[in-house]
Amino acid sequence: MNRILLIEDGQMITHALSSSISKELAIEIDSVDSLAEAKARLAVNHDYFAVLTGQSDPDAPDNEALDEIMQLHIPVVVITASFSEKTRNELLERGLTNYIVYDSKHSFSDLIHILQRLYLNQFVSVLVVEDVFTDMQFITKQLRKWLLNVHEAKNGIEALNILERHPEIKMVLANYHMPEMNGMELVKALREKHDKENLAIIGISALDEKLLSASFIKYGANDVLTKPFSPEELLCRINHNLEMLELQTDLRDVIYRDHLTQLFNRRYLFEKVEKQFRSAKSAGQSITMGVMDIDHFKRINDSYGHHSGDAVLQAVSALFSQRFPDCITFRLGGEEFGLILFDTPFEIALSRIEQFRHDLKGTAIDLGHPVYITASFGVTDELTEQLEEMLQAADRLLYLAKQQGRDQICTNCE
Ligand SMILES: Nc1nc2c(ncn2[C@@H]2O[C@H](COP(=O)(O)OP(=O)(O)OP(=O)(O)O)[C@@H](O)[C@H]2O)c(=O)[nH]1
Repeated sequence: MNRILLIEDGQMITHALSSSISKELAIEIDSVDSLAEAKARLAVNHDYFAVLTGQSDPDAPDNEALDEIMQLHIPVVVITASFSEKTRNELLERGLTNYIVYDSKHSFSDLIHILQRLYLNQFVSVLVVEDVFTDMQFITKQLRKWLLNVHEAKNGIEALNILERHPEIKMVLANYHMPEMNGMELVKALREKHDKENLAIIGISALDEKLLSASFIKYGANDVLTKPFSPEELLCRINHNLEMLELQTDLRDVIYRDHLTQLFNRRYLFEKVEKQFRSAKSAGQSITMGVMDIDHFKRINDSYGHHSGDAVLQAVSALFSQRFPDCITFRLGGEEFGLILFDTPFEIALSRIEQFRHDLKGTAIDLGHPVYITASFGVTDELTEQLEEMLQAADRLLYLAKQQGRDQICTNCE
């Protein structure tokens, strides 16, 4: 879902907001005049992930329509001109996802933040580990209102099983008191496999258990929540921790991915794959290293310009990672790429690379007109002490393939 529905009730600044929001978030916004009209639109169009309105008056004539909209489980964010405890309680009791008090220059960035979070949450899975039924209900209801995909476990053992089956889970909220395996034991078990940058853990303890909060942090939780907590507090912590994870991912991408093609870079190879290389070797697994270089790439730049050359590099990379999703694919620089296949018999690795060479040659790359390219390959499965030596061996074979006429594969078995 990728659109926002704005209910324009004439009492607020929503109209001006609409264009600013769509500019800021690159998300489409449609507007309607009333809640009743919104209800009708939502019934036929399922592209909306959020409804934004200024209409929150419990005595409004089409108040029922707002309740019916909320039954569709689409988050409703209300913009209100002022904050009071009464307004806040009324809004939350009615089940609205959030409210924005639009009274300062920060209000717009708060609103953008909320809408952006809702959009991203559609793709985020979290796990709640809690054995108290009412607490589980309270937490999961809040999280679902925020469009998070929620999994539930009643104890640590169940939680570990769910995580095994759902590696896409990004965050775990774990209560301390649980049968079979308590929250602390769960944190310890999770940190054996998942580091803080990839899986956020929020420990939950009670107000009189200050020491537990400290222990949660010591054993590797990213954060702690103390019961009882308000919906706002819960969501603030969750958002904060998800944002930290996303920042870490962005940072890793900047460091370890090639900017043009989004493939891994040389640095990733030597900092991250070296370890995997050593453990695969000691486990007796086969390892295939391949390098590929586009033939006469300079001619593409010379004939169509550097920009078109970049487009060719991107098209080749897209096909490369699409054909080898289970392997490590990387760009070594310029028009040279590489891949590593772990635990794959050499004949199979070779026939996959040969199929790729053949398909690449037959693929029309669209530069406004079709352009065809070929590539040469060096492939080896001869294990070396270091990963770098294996890469150098593949590179020598690639050089041979170029010398022998290009558009071919040279291997260490010839
Ligand atoms: N568009 C574009 N060109 C690049 C990039 N990196 C390197 N190049 C160009 O790639 C070309 C490589 O040329 P050469 O090393 O002579 O190799 P080639 O023309 O592919 O010939 P062979 O490898 O011998 O088949 C040079 O013109 C570089 O400027 C890049 O990121 N984008």
